Amino acid sequence: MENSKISTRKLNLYYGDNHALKDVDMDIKANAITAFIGPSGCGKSTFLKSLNRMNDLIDSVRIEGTVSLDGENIYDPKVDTTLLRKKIGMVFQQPNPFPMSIYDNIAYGPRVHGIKSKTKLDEIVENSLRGAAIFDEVKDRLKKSALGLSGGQQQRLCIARALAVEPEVLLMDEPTSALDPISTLKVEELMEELKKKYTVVVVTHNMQQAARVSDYTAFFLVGEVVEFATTDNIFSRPSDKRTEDYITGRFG
Ligand SMILES: Nc1ncnc2c1ncn2[C@@H]1O[C@H](COP(=O)(O)OP(=O)(O)OP(=O)(O)O)[C@@H](O)[C@H]1O
Repeated sequence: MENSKISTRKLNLYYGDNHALKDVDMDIKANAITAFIGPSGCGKSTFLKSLNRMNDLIDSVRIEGTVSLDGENIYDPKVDTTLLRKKIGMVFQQPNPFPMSIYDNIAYGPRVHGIKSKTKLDEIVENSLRGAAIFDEVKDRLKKSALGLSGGQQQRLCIARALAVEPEVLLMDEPTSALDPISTLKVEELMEELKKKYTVVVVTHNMQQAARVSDYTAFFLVGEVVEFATTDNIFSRPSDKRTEDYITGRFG
């Protein structure tokens, strides 16, 4: 596909004997939101994590096939996974701020990557918090613990933390499932804003959310991608009966 940021070809992943991803071919477009939907255990999170090699951390995992970022295979043994994960950041289901100040949460990544100047760090912290639409809420308490924030604020802080290392892609694994409806709306609005600069990929159990925010949707079923198309087509004109059954609530 023209303009794809990430492409997978014949991606197969095994957890021991469990064949969790089967021949997944996908082209994920830059500056768009791509959503993964499907019933529990169908491989959405596994696929998401394979896009920045988070599965490498699990001993039983075996992977075949390719995942390329801007045409370069990320599974090439020469790839530095720390740099890869700087380019492809991740936000998890449960907000997971570090037990330190709001400022230090954001400055952590840039410091690891060698930035020491206070002026530069101040600038990164402010820009990242602004980018995650939380700066105004926290600007007077940057030195206070991040653990004192509400769940919705913590999740936006985690998004800000991911932005602080200037990623190109943001992977989000059910980023709003632990949030109330108002915080969910804020994160969804933020995603719309983020796609102007980043490529966003989101796993969601909430089909309304996929329909509301994403440009493309992939429907997964037992490790396979049954259908991948524009969100409009998936929700209005699914071409596979199984997609139609799922989005109309007949199973899953
Ligand atoms: N760390 C792991 N070790 C072994 N098997 C795993 C691991 N993580 C996932 N699996 C298995 O891989 C398959 C796909 O799981 P995965 O979490 O990717 O599905 P999912 O679609 O994201 O599910 P959910 O919607 O419930 O989060 C399941 O059979 C699951 O049991």
